[in-house]
Amino acid sequence: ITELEQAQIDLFQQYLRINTAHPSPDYAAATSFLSSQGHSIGLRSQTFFFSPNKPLLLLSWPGSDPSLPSILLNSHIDSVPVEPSKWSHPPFAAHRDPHGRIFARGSQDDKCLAVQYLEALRALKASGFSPLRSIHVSFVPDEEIGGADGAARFAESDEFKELNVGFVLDEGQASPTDEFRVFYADRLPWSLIVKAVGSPGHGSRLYDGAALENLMECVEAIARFRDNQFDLVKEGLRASSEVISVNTIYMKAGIPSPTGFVMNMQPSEGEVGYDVRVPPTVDIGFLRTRLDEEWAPVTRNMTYELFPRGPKLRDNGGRPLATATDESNPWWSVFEKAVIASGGKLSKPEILASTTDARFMRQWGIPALGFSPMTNTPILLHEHNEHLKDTVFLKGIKVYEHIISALSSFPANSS
Ligand SMILES: CSCC[C@H](NC=O)C(=O)O
Ligand SMILES: [Zn+2]
Ligand SMILES: [Zn+2]
Repeated sequence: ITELEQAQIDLFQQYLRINTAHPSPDYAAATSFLSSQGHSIGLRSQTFFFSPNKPLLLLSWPGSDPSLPSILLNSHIDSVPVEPSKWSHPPFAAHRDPHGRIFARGSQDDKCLAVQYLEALRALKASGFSPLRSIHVSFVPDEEIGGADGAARFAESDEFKELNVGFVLDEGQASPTDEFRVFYADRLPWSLIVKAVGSPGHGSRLYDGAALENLMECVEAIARFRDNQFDLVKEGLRASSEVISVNTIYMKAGIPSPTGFVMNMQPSEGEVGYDVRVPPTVDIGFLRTRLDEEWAPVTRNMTYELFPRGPKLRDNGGRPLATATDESNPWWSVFEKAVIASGGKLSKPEILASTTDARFMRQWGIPALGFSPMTNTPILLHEHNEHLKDTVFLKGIKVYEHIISALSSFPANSS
């Protein structure tokens, strides 16, 4: 390991030691750390407060032709919460074990990207590289909680329009194989809440139309639908992000008592909440019909709410928010060639099973790809013991050097 590589790992560990997990991410410490790195590289630095106490840091390297559409490299600063007692190493210590695995919340999702972008830019500067197009790096708050006060605000701001962004790179996911994964769209997150009411009754009585009897019928029907979707994945007919997922998030029912629940009382109401993810090509109307007619019919005293989660996106005239991954998108070829030139392989472009900030840029028609350069790495985002191997992290910097230099050198007239 070279001195430079050691310094890059140190920097990664420093960033990981800043606790940016919800519910109280330390955005001030994170942005001050990142902007001082930007300063040491010689990047221009701006901090926007689209929402109080939620800084959005933008670092920029002006291109030699600033009239051309620019490149934006995005990562989010925040992380999901941790249950520290369930980790084998403290989640904000960034412990590096003898195998080189660095354990920390955010190591894969997605604080690796921030440091890899910066180190790639530092290396390009050092090599005397000069970009044709301007390169912007954004570090945004609140991705994990929907981005309303982060990337959503940024993407609709005048400051963003002035950047004249032509292409965006945002987070993707780790790959367990030796091929990098790349994402061209997200599934959209919806919430489904089903409620049932019915007559209360003695716990010993068999009668029709109890609230939870109706609710359980619905729960079972949804479970069968979930199984059918999951079977398509298990049989290899679809990718997991190409089906609708419906996962139970909470169940609420029963008459509370000081010792638990009143056990001889069949309750008069109950409720179940689901996280629903829908591929960009699927019409949600299809789910409404199933709910109205089979799963939660009013004739069984059931009601439901099915609503999109997160900030409202622009209506794209029914077009899915997808970035083309063929010759119709010149940026795609530049990206693909750069990955190959770095010695990497790309697997078939995928839809992201979850969602991320790239959708806020795609809604303006800006091509955006999700990419986190981690091969031969278990997918650990949002899990206990999230970690990333030092060698994988370092390789990512090299990959970005290729990608960033290719994208920012991409000549005019093609885009
Ligand atoms: C409603 S937007 C929530 C965004 C979140 N992103 C990462 O996990 C997700 O649940 O996909
Ligand atoms: Zn993320
Ligand atoms: Zn996440």
